Amino acid sequence: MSTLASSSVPFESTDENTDTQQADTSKLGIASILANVTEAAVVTNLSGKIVGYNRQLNDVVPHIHDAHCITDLFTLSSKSLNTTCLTNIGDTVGRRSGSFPIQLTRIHTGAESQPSIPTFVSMLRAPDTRLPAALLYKLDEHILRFSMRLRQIHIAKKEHARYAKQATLNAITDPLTGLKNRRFVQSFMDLQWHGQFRKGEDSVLILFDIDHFKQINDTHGHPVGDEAIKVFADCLLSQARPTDVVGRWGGEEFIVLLTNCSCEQARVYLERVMTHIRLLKVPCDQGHISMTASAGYCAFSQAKSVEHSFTQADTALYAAKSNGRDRYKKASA
Ligand SMILES: Nc1nc2c(ncn2[C@@H]2O[C@H](COP(=O)(O)OP(=O)(O)OP(=O)(O)O)[C@@H](O)[C@H]2O)c(=O)[nH]1
Repeated sequence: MSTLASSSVPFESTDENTDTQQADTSKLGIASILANVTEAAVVTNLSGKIVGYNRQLNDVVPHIHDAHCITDLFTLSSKSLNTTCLTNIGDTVGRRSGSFPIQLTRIHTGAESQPSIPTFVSMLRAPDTRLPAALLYKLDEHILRFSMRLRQIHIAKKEHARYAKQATLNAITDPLTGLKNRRFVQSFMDLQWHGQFRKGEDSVLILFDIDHFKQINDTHGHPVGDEAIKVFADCLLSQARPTDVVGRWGGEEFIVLLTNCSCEQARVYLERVMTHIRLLKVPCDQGHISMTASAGYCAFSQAKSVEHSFTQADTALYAAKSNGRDRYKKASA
């Protein structure tokens, strides 16, 4: 057996658990033990905490210094590592790693005379049945590679799920404001239209349009215009209920669908939101600018279809604009 004394990683005893079995083990010199094991190996204490590993493991697992790599491999270890537990770990890890059952060997201590290091190492190769003071996991290179592969697959799957979630979110979100986009609102309104009558509910569709928005752009520039749109969007959202849908229809036009809502309740929302809009402040070079908006609304129960309710609300919005802006108007029946 080759002696690899210089290639072991120094034993670090950081565990608060100072039971005698562990002390006996450290006396044996885990670094020496590891140096005499030609396979990749890692030693844990009885709590499953890693107290040493050898350089061969380093070669097999390139990211050995990432503690998680190691601990992830042993997430199956238990705090009470008795024989049954060991067997379970071996079985489970064996199953996880396909055809390579993990070798778990218990290091003997507590005997009258401590075995010599070579004897000790040979004991590692021939599992004994005596009480463990520490555990030496001799890891087959294939197992390690497999475990690393599992880990990579796991990370890749998580990444993929994250990207998929982000892509779904992007597909329904307006990038400037973070509000729902037109596509989402359209689908939502269709669903709501078909669902609400069965439930005996009503919804109210509101169209908002920022007043004289072109002037904001022309006077203060597009970035300030963009900021005004964002501030406005936040305001609409903050005044709505979680069950309502607030979306950007395009440009400086917004749509809000108040679900399970009557026209009277919609008026309460509109009063509140219009007051908040008048108080908004958008920073610009000269200090800040204020804005107002106009709105038109229509209850689904007033309309023949989603499209019809939209046209009705749009006509009401136009009337609000024509009547002086900074106001809301209900669609005529
Ligand atoms: N900054 C900025 N401007 C936008 C955006 N989308 C549309 N606009 C601008 O919004 C302005 C809308 O102007 P108009 O449709 O004439 O309406 P208005 O000036 O708000 O006037 P009224 O609606 O009649 O009160 C146009 O100048 C568009 O270029 C955007 O994402 N950011």
